[in-house]
Amino acid sequence: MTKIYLKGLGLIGSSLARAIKKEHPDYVLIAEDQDHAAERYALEHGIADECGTAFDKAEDADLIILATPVSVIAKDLLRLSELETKPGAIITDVGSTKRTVMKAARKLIDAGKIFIAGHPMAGSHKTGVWAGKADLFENAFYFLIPANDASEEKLSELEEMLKGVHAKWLETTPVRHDKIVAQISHVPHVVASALVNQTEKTFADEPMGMRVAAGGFKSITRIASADPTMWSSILLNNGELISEQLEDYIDALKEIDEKIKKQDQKALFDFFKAAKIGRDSLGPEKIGAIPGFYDLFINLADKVGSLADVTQILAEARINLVNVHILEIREEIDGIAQLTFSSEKDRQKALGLLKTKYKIIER
Ligand SMILES: NC(=O)C1=CN([C@@H]2O[C@H](COP(=O)(O)OP(=O)(O)OC[C@H]3O[C@@H](n4cnc5c(N)ncnc54)[C@H](O)[C@@H]3O)[C@@H](O)[C@H]2O)C=CC1
Ligand SMILES: O=C(O)C(=O)Cc1ccc(O)cc1
Repeated sequence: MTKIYLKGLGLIGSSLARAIKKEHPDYVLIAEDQDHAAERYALEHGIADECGTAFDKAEDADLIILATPVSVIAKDLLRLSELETKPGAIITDVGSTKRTVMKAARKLIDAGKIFIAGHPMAGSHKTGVWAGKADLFENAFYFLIPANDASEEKLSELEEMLKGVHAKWLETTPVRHDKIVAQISHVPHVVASALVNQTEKTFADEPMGMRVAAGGFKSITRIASADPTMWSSILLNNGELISEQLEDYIDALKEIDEKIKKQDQKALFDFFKAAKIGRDSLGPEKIGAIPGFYDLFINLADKVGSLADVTQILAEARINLVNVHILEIREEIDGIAQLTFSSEKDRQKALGLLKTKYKIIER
């Protein structure tokens, strides 16, 4: 019988627990959280089988998962180095930074325990057991970093236990991980939060300001709604790399500010064009990471006429199109239309209707 001890029943911990139980209903999952309402919810909804306190039921667990804020994970890794655990048991975490986590695991690794650091690259600005879902990590990248050769040998065992998350495993080093996430996750978080704070300040005497915030402001600042405890912990644990990349970002802002002041039309155009090409190349949001949208990409030779034709075909079939986005990958190359539907059923229906007339692009 496989036994899992999970500490932290928040968005990430409870989503992992849901995914694990879905794939392996026979596993026994023991969960611990300082919030007893979260523990009760997990028991009532079959997310956990039992609850524990201070790793009291972890000594015979095959897998111990730490899913609390990074600073708590670091303390618990030290604690676990002194506790009795099952020989060969795997210890993993989900923290958003990896160098300080790996450092905190040193004692435990030296004591011969198995540690594989982890970080799923999906989540949301929501928190708590109530927000978790079994498919949160579906198709998302999930970093796994074995601490040493002995841990590397247990990697496939961990992947099997976590199979239900349906993520794409990525192996790397703590430094490489922290550099990447500083740029694509931590700096954007600081930027979004700073933008909200600066906007509130600007609108201190203008009550209408925030109320009229348009879609663009809302999408660029969505992540500012995330949990302040979690994010202050991330900034404390990856501060040096975040500061370095934030300085580069500040330079980039100053550079564009100069161009605005100089009324340099070409430079402004090039700035937005480069950003558009970069952003468009990212591809669609993956289901699970952010609310489920369902995209279809088609080739449009004559953009204006064909787009009208496409929307007419869909309207006649009463298929609800949530959004259309024209992606111009490069000049002189056909346009690509990103058609977004609100359900897989609609996407499939549209695919059936459009594939005879338009080239469908697999992404
Ligand atoms: N939210 C996200 O999108 C992502 C978060 N992460 C990482 O996952 C970890 C958990 O984040 P979330 O689940 O989003 O946060 P959350 O706030 O939803 O959950 C954290 C849980 O840990 C519990 N907790 C905190 N301190 C505790 C302590 N000392 N003892 C017992 N329980 C304690 C809280 O009560 C809460 O239930 C963090 O390390 C975060 O950096 C990783 C990927 C994505
Ligand atoms: O809400 C979003 O879009 C996120 O990007 C969530 C997220 C937050 C922290 C992480 O370490 C990884 C993913």
